[in-house]
Amino acid sequence: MIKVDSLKHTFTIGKKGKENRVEVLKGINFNIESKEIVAIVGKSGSGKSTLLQILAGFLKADSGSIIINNTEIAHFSEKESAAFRMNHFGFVFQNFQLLPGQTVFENIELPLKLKGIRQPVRKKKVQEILKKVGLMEVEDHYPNELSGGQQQRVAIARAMITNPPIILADEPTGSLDSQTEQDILLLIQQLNKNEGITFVIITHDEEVASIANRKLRMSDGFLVGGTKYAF
Ligand SMILES: Nc1ncnc2c1ncn2[C@@H]1O[C@H](COP(=O)(O)OP(=O)(O)OP(=O)(O)O)[C@@H](O)[C@H]1O
Repeated sequence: MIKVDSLKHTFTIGKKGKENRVEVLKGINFNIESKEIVAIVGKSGSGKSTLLQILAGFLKADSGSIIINNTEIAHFSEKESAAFRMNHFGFVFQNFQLLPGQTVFENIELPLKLKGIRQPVRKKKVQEILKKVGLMEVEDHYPNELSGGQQQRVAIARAMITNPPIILADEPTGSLDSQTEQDILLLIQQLNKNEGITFVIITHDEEVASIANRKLRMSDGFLVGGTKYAF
């Protein structure tokens, strides 16, 4: 489903004339199969978020290939990346990134509006998802009226409302206490199993990595590992 080959990226940082080149990705290779949960682990600054940004098309790699569902996306224009992203990826972040002035229902509905889906269809889909993530009682609440775990459920519902085959998650439980973390990890496992969503999760946390089928480690610009866990 995802096949990455020889992916390289270097940032140029610092003042003009005194720039430093930081080679973050030195030739990354990996495959992710449909319906896997893969954890990407590694030290702070090792390039995990950079890799995710490049996979999602927010950032262009210097060189290399990214094939997703048989489509080469590494050389897409911004417009092509945006269209591809809308149909293939959902996103979940550590800090939820919900719109504070919109209710739970409206936050989850937004990607459908952006896709031009009609209101009756939107309503039906949002209600189905609210049920799946256990948020029916709070659909008219605003994000600041919810617990952290509830907010992350809203973010997950929003990520999956357009049925993307892949959810990219950057430290999805980083802001949650350990009980709430367990609840969210259970939800991710259920969605993986019942809806067939592939998850790529960046994490520092061994608990989070433990739900993955495979753990890939960023180290010195390379991605290593990939042993399949048996369940
Ligand atoms: N936009 C940018 N411009 C310049 N340098 C950047 C940029 N984004 C990241 N870097 C550098 O690239 C390196 C990798 O950063 P990245 O955020 O990908 O690491 P990470 O593994 O996700 O770290 P963390 O676990 O702390 O989030 C760091 O040295 C960082 O300073």
